[in-house]
Parts: sequence; C-alpha cells; structure tokens
Amino acid sequence: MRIDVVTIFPGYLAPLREALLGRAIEAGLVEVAVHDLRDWTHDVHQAVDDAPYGGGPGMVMKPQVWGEALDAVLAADERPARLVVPTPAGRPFRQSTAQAWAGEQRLVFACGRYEGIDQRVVDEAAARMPVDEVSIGDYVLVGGEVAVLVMVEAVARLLPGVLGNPVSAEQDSFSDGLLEGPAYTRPLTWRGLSVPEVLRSGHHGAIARWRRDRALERTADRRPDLLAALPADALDAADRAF
Ligand SMILES: Nc1cc(-c2ccc3ccn(Cc4ccccn4)c3c2)[nH]n1
Repeated sequence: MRIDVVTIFPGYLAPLREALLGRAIEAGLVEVAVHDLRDWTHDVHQAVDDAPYGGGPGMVMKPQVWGEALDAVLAADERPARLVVPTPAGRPFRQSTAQAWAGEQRLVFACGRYEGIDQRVVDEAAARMPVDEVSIGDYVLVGGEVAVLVMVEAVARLLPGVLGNPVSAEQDSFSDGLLEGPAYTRPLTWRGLSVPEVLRSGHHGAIARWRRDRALERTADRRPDLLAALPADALDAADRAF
C-alpha cells in the first residue's frame, strides 16, 4: 500500500516513521510520502486560505492550491487511490473502515486546517475517485493531521506483516463487537493486588469463558450501544446467562 499525506505541517506526520510503522516502511510493507501543500502555491506569501463566502469566523482553504497538489500527488503513482479527508463533519471512522481501507492499493490523505477545505475540492475529486470525509470522534481538533496519524496506524496494523503477531488484529476490540477485557502479566501480586486465579489455572475453556464474561461486563458498562448493536446470534446461551 502507498500512503500519501498532504499538509501544511509535514512535521506533524513525523511519528509515522517511528516504531512499528517505521519498521514496516523500512521493510517495504507500506510506502509513506508526506507533501507540503505550500509547494503548490505560487504567490510570495504562499497563501493557502482565504475568507469564507457568506461570512463567518475563520478562513477556508483555497481550492486552487488543493487541486494542483492532489493532481500532482495522484499523478506520481499509477495505482488507483482513495482520497480521505478528515473533518469533524465526516462519517465515523471505525474499525470496519480501517478494515475496508486495508484492502486499498493507495490512500491519499488531505489534511485541512482553519475551518476546513473548500467543498469543491472534495466534490471535484469525487467525480474521478472514491472519496471519504471521515471523523475520528465527536470532538473538534485544530486540523486533520492528528486524525491522519490515528487512521494510518489503524489501517497499517492490519496490513500483512506489519504486526508481529497477526492473531491479535483478529482478536481486536470491536472485531467481535465487544470491548477487550482486562489483561495481566507478572508479577503475580503487585501492591497487594493479585491476578485472577482462573488465568493461572491452565483450564483454557474456563479462561476463555472468564475472558468473554469480562468483555461482556465491560461492554455493558462502558459501551451499551455496542451490545445493543450485536447481531442476534452473536451471543450464545452462556453469554446470555452472564
Ligand atoms: N474528528 C475530528 C476531525 C477534526 C478535524 C479534521 C480536519 C480539520 C481541518 C480543520 N479543522 C478544524 C475545524 C474546526 C471547526 C470546524 C471545522 N474544522 C479540522 C478538524 N476534528 N475532529
């Protein structure tokens, strides 16, 4: 997969080159290119924003600069691309979104700032490629860069070879519709707190049942919406007894 990010703050994307994802890039499992939007300005002030038509607070990012930038970035590789535009007004980005995007050959992320990007950039792009306007949560950030870091990590970890132990991607929180339960490691007792006995019993059936019960308990407590959204056949009799 090739990932391109266009932003006026390229430095914000430096963390993509760290740790697990950095190693995946070095291993050639994923390519990442970060581009400075200002490279496609032509005025001395390198203007990327202007006042909003219709008035209102803040500034809007200019369509001409974005149009030239996206044309150039898309032309740099023949693989078909999906354009992703983070915005507070987007459809929710979920694990299912990450799973769908993990199958793409190419993702191009457009990081807005100010009050966002002129809508015509999205509308014009949508005439020639798939475009997703997505939100990573119900809170307002200052720009799209942090959202891109979140989404790139969620997608990249699903790519073959990126995670050391691929099984864990399948056993993700949300992959079975429930939150993950508590996890423990050594020491057996820490500050007077011990590890639940069952986890040391060696009884794999009992351990699986205990873990499922803790996941159900936590989901009911913290995300009842997820529980309500489970398909009817997702809970077996033992689950219902819980
Ligand atoms: N889940 C999300 C995504 C964002 C996000 C993504 C991109 C941009 C580009 C600019 N802003 C600031 C801004 C503030 C007010 C209204 C519009 N935009 C962004 C915010 N916030 N929260």
